[in-house]
Amino acid sequence: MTDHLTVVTHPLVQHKLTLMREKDTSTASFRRLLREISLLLAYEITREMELTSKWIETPLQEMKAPILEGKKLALVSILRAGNGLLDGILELIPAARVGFIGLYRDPETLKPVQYYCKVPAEIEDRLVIVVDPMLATGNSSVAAIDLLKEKGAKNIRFLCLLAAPEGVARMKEAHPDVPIVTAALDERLNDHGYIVPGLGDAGDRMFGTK
Ligand SMILES: O=P(O)(O)OC[C@H]1O[C@H](OP(=O)(O)OP(=O)(O)O)[C@H](O)[C@@H]1O
Ligand SMILES: O=c1cc[nH]c(=O)[nH]1
Ligand SMILES: [Mg+2]
Repeated sequence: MTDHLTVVTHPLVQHKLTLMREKDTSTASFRRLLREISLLLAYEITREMELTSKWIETPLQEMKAPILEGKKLALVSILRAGNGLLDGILELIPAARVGFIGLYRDPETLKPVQYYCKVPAEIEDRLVIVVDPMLATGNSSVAAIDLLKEKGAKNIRFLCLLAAPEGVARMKEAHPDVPIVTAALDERLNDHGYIVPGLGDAGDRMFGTK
């Protein structure tokens, strides 16, 4: 993956994203749509995963067939909202190792506050896909990736649903080596650091906390 930002323009992704943005979409539908989109985004972000091969027997003959080494992959979810993307991707790659970084944005300063961190061992040898639906100021994703690099991660990608130009620029400055895959690049941030037009607070909409 060479481009710093990839926007997944597939019609199914765009259609489902529109349904998620609508303010009257229920919590149940929002969660289901996020899981469905995560399957489609996973297809894009795993495009260049390394394959090994193994000998198998088809009903006709033996062949050396390509196979993924799921154990070489670490998915890292930025809590809480990251879990909505994580669940879908794990259905596709059930052998992936999983880490969690607990961060919430202070509503006044927009700085991330860390409350949890647990990542898989041998992180330096893995492809690490960090997932969080929202890339707004970029403060949370930059902090999460700082932490992963401190722990030795070298090959990192970031998967989100919506990105703001401000967040993409911040990521490019702090982590130019980390490609971003998103379903949309929105217009801007508002005065409270929310993505506009956006979809509101992803965590609250997923879990019905507001
Ligand atoms: O790019 P940023 O400006 O840092 O904003 C993005 C962060 O904000 C949201 O999390 P939030 O703080 O609402 O926590 P939550 O997932 O627990 O709701 C979102 O899920 C990101 O982690
Ligand atoms: O628009 C935004 C910005 C940050 N976090 C969200 O959940 N939504
Ligand atoms: Mg939130």
